[in-house]
This record gives sequence, C-alpha cells and structure tokens, in this order.
Amino acid sequence: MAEQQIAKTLLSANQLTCIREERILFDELSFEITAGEIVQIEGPNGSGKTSLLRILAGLSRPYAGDVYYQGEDITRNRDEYNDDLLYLGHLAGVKTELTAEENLNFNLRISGYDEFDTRGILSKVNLAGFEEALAGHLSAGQHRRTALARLWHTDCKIWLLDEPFTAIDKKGVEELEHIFLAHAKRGGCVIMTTHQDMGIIGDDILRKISLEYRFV
Ligand SMILES: Nc1ncnc2c1ncn2[C@@H]1O[C@H](COP(=O)(O)OP(=O)(O)OP(=O)(O)O)[C@@H](O)[C@H]1O
Repeated sequence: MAEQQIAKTLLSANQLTCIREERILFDELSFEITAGEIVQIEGPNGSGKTSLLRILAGLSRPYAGDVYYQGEDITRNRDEYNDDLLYLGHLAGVKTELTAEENLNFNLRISGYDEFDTRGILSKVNLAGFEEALAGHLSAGQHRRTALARLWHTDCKIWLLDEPFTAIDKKGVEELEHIFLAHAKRGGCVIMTTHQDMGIIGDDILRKISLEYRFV
C-alpha cells in the first residue's frame, strides 16, 4: 500500500520558501501531486502563484526547500524532468515574426518531436485558415491558442500552465478543460494558475493550493 502511494506521486514540494524584494511570498510550503490530479494554484495578485510555478518548473530557485520529481531532486535529474515537463508561461513563447504554423513546428521540434500533423493540430485549436498568419497579427486569443496547441501533441506528464485561459473564449476554455481531464486520465497531472472559474472541472475534481497575499 505504502509503495503504491509512493509510485503514484509525481511531484513533491518540500518546505518551499520564496522571498521576493524582502517579502516572504510563502514559507515552508509542502505538498505532493499524484498522477491524475488537476491542481489550481490560487491567490490574489502578487501572492506568488507564478513564482511557485516557476520554482516547480526549476526555472527559479526557492530561498529554501526542494522539489522532487518521482522521488528525485529536480536539480539532480534535470534532463529526465525536462523531458517530462511542459511549461507554458503567461508570455507563452510565441514568436510574433513567425506564422502560427511555423511557431508550432518550431516548438514541437525543439521538444524533440519530428512527426506531427501541424495543420490538424491547429484546426483542433480553431486556427484552421490562420496557419500562415503571422503570430504578431493574430488576436490575443488566437495568439494564446498558438501556444496552447502544444498540449495537443505531447508525451510530457507534468503540465505547468500559467494562466492558460487568458484571452480564451468560453468554448475554448471548455476544450481546454476536456484536454486537461484526458491528460489526467492518462496518468499525467496539470498544475495551473488561473483566476477563472471552470465549468466542467468542478470542485469535486479540482484540487486547490491557496496562497495568501502577505505583507512584509
Ligand atoms: N524575479 C523577481 N524579482 C523581484 N520580484 C519579483 C520577481 N518575480 C516576482 N516578483 C514579485 O513577487 C511578487 C509575486 O509575483 P508573482 O508573479 O509570483 O505573483 P502572482 O500571484 O502570480 O500574481 P498575478 O495574479 O498578478 O499574476 C510580486 O510582488 C512580484 O513583483
């Protein structure tokens, strides 16, 4: 039983403390995330949600504490962790001077994939007809969809998503919720920040990690 529990844990945060500009955002924060979970990091503006997500992704170091992926410190198994990690920041890494299609091709190739149906994926995120449009000329929601398209072609188990619903319309939010559920069902996990309520992923499914705004 104990072994089963350990095997299912994907990500562990151990006593994380984060300090920015002499303000403690959170301290000694610990939690475990298991395969199949969809987790929302919630809290007011400036409470440290993005900072926590970046620490979980290994993009910044905590003041104290560690992050473990499948029981190993992510600073020691960096390559294995990166292979299993899909991080989408709120700027989302879309290059404005490339087309939607070129952006997706580029992002999938640097993630190590060489066979994929770019146009098919773009049509799933409602960008059919916009494949050759420069990302800089797309609407805010279409720009965001260009970044999110990667979720439709990935083997990564850990999805860390900063405000994935920003600028996305109601139907698009529902489509994203479905893909999150499918990913969780396959044994992955989704950890996201969002201020938006979801319609399909209800409180019975969603796990919340709450941060509070702390004064100095
Ligand atoms: N690299 C940094 N250097 C200095 N201060 C930072 C840095 N990153 C974040 N901060 C500060 O830490 C605080 C928390 O920022 P963070 O982006 O994590 O909050 P958030 O909860 O994601 O906010 P929001 O809901 O507005 O996106 C802010 O006051 C921010 O100015």
